[in-house]
Amino acid sequence: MTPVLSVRGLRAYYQMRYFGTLREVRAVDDITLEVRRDEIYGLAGESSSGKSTLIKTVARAIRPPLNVVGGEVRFDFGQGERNLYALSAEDLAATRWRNLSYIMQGSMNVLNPVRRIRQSFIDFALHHMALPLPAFLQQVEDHLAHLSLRPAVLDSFPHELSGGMRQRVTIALATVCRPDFIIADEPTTALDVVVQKGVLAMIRRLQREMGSSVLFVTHDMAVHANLTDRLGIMYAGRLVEEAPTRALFHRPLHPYTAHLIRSLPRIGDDAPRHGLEGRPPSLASPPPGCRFHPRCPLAMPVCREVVPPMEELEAGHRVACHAARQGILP
Ligand SMILES: Nc1ncnc2c1ncn2[C@@H]1O[C@H](COP(=O)(O)OP(=O)(O)OP(=O)(O)O)[C@@H](O)[C@H]1O
Repeated sequence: MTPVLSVRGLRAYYQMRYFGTLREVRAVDDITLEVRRDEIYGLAGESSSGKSTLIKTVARAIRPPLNVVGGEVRFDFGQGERNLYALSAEDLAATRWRNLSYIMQGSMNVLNPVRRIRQSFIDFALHHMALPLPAFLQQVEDHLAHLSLRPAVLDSFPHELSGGMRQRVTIALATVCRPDFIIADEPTTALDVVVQKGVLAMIRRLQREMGSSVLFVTHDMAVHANLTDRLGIMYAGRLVEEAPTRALFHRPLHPYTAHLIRSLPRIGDDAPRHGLEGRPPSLASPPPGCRFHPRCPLAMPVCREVVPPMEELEAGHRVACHAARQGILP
């Protein structure tokens, strides 16, 4: 079955000119991945690893100084694969919300603070539904009720709702057109754990019911363990490992993934947790070879010189690591 999203060799750099000299931040550097129909694909990695830049690029929601300098983003919503960056402005606008929808980090970015919630639904979704206004509003109310939200929220202003409620409303807004593909950028990071659990359950239920695909970004590995079907790990602008989530937690092949998993708290385990030495590299001048080598406990001379290729070492399990290629596990 063809994937819904195919990202091939994607490079997206922040390009800034100072007095005629180009400074580039290589935030997304040669990433290849696919997201299938009816799956939740998670993207993990510490702060500044390029997760947000990747999904902005995948959604074609970029503006200078961020530019795509190589590779492709292709979507197949059932009518054949199309290069997202080759779409006309009209085709892109028609695709948004209906086929491709985006749940952002802060719900206030999408809900207009000075208008009632109803107006945000009308502004964003009405013209994609090809319905007269009363039928559209009925459909919105049905969708809210299905998500256990009272229709009265439509009369509220965003500031009158709690953070968790606002995020639920944002998710309702992003899914009212039943999109094929949903991009979610840290949608629950600002919420407390109990509210977070409810919102995650809501995303999971919607995804299952609609059979859509979700690209879900968070640095929180515990969320990935509970929500995602497959997981990609980013480090310093590159994808370093990808596998079904269960396999990845059970047997990580990359030392950076092993570190992320080991740093998760476990009930009854009082052993002290050790952080990694050093910091992630500057993406304006990343180290040669494997970008993780300055912090890697398994680093070998080859790691300092040669970029490890992303290879499928086990069925459905890809990793970019010289040690893993030699059978050395973290
Ligand atoms: N507007 C910008 N101009 C220049 N560099 C930027 C800009 N936005 C982000 N960057 C840089 O791009 C790199 C990747 O950032 P990005 O926000 O994609 O990472 P992230 O993994 O999503 O981090 P976080 O979890 O903190 O959001 C970082 O080095 C960051 O400093």
